[in-house]
Amino acid sequence: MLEVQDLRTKYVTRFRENVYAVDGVSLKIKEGKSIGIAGESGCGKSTLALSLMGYYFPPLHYISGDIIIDGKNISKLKPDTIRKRILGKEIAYIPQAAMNALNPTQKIIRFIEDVIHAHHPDATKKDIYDIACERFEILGLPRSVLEKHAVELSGGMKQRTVIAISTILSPKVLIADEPSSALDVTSQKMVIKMLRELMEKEYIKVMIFITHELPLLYNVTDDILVMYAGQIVESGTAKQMVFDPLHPYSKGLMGSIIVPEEGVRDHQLTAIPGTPPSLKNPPKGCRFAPRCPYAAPVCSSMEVPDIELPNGRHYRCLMSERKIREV
Ligand SMILES: Nc1ncnc2c1ncn2[C@@H]1O[C@H](COP(=O)(O)OP(=O)(O)OP(=O)(O)O)[C@@H](O)[C@H]1O
Repeated sequence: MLEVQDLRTKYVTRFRENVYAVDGVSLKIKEGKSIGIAGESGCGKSTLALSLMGYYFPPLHYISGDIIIDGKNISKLKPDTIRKRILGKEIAYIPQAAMNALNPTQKIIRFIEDVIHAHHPDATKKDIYDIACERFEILGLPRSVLEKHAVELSGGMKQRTVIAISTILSPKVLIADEPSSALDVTSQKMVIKMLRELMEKEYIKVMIFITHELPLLYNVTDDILVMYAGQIVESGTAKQMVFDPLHPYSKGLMGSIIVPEEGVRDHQLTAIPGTPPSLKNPPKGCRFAPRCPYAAPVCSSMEVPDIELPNGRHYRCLMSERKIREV
């Protein structure tokens, strides 16, 4: 359903410096599957999300690679074509803090009219209202919300409303960037339940959930990718990634977070020492080497290949799977 091959994108700063925020990302997501993308702040998660839409405007620039949605390569389409034909319909993006971006003076139904009219200019207000009522009810949102303004809604309700608006056209791919992080625990659960329902009811076919908390993904997505310094360093099923991370960075990411759920991790380890490298001039070899407790001199000089294990897991480390398990 969604296939990304060797995608590279960069920011060009006002000082004309290049920031290589997505540097050779490949991934494949089958219909009906959800993946989580985890990694520390600044590793490129949001840039990957933006890049996946194929909608580039300065300072973000496309360098190379392919984004294929349902057999259609969108990576080289013109921005106008992307805006008119792809966004909202093929792929929808809920950015960080999206709920705060709703114009407070506009009724919720007006946002839905805008989204539907962008793709179906002839739809009548009555048609749109009926579609919105049906969708809101199925997703457990009161239809009265449609006549309200954003300021009248609680944080959790606003975020669920944003998700309902963004998916009203049933996009094939939904990217949700930290959709629950600003919310209280109860609202977080409701947001996650709603995202699951969108998948179960097949309003969306593929979901990408971005968060800096790797363990949060365990209960949310089928697979997890871990990003570090613009690259994917490991991917596997949620269970593999949470209970048996291989890459030293994924291990650190798991260990640096307290997980309240029984059996996942019941103790807190220290945060990963050091900081990620600058993406203006990424280091040669393994980008994690300067922070890796197991790094050898070769790690900083040799390009690290992506290794695929027979069970479908991928990791990017010069240590063998056996060696990793021993250290
Ligand atoms: N507009 C911009 N211009 C230049 N560099 C940028 C811009 N936006 C982000 N960057 C840089 O790109 C890199 C990736 O940033 P990005 O926001 O994608 O990371 P992230 O993993 O999503 O972080 P967070 O979890 O904090 O949102 C960082 O080095 C960041 O400083």
